[in-house]
Amino acid sequence: MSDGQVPPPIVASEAAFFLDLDGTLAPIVDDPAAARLDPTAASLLERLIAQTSGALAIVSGRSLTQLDALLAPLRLPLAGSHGLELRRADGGLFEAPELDYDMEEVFAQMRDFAHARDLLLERKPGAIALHYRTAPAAADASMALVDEIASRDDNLRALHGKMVSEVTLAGIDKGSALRSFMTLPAYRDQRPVMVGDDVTDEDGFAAAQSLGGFGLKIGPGPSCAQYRVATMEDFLTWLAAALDPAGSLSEGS
Ligand SMILES: O=P(O)(O)OC[C@H]1O[C@H](O[C@H]2O[C@H](CO)[C@@H](O)[C@H](O)[C@H]2O)[C@H](O)[C@@H](O)[C@@H]1O
Repeated sequence: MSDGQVPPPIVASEAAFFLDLDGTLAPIVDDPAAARLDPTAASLLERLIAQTSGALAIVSGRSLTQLDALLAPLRLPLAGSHGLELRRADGGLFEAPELDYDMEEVFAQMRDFAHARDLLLERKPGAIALHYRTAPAAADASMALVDEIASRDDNLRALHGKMVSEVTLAGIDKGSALRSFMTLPAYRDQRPVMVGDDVTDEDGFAAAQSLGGFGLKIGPGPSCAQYRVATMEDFLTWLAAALDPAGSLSEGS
């Protein structure tokens, strides 16, 4: 469990960074379509690509299409849809695992539920997300529905994030995504650092730590991450220091 310690200073060029998006690089907002990359995060990402020689990836519950739109004009290595869609720096896709499950019936049931309660339903590759940020009274029923659907079949998994509950395909997660990237030459000799703010990042924290790196949790809540900071801004400040270990930029030179 995380003991709340702030991570020690590190040198960015020695790490491979795996960064969650919502709540880590983009502030949380009511409408998922209105989320925008934090401007400081955007400029730090550009420096991170250069200093790590490309050893980074955005690891998100969002689809690749959504991630590209949010990160434009940057085109980064991505793990989208909670690890189902993996794209390398050269634009090539990792071979997707054999996870055959027809989500149509699940979608129809969740659509009817969402419609009756005026909830936002988001369909992504291998996942269907029910959002209740603007209707918190529907949280318990939404979680119960997703748990019930996922319990019907071993191919399905329930994932409860920040005011969102998702039915996803079982067998893939942010941890498996991180492990796949760490087999690539650009990442292999680097120390993996996974940063995220949500329950859905826990598999990534565990994978980074089992490979000799660490997890960094943003905000409160139980976590297996070794380190923690209170806010996204605290994380960005720490990241800026890792990108400038000599402190030359902050001295105004
Ligand atoms: O893994 P992440 O990059 O953190 O993606 C997790 C989910 O993010 C989005 O939902 C979350 O952010 C929204 C915008 O701030 C917010 O309205 C919502 O309540 C959050 O749960 C995205 O819409 C989901 O598809 C992702 O799974």
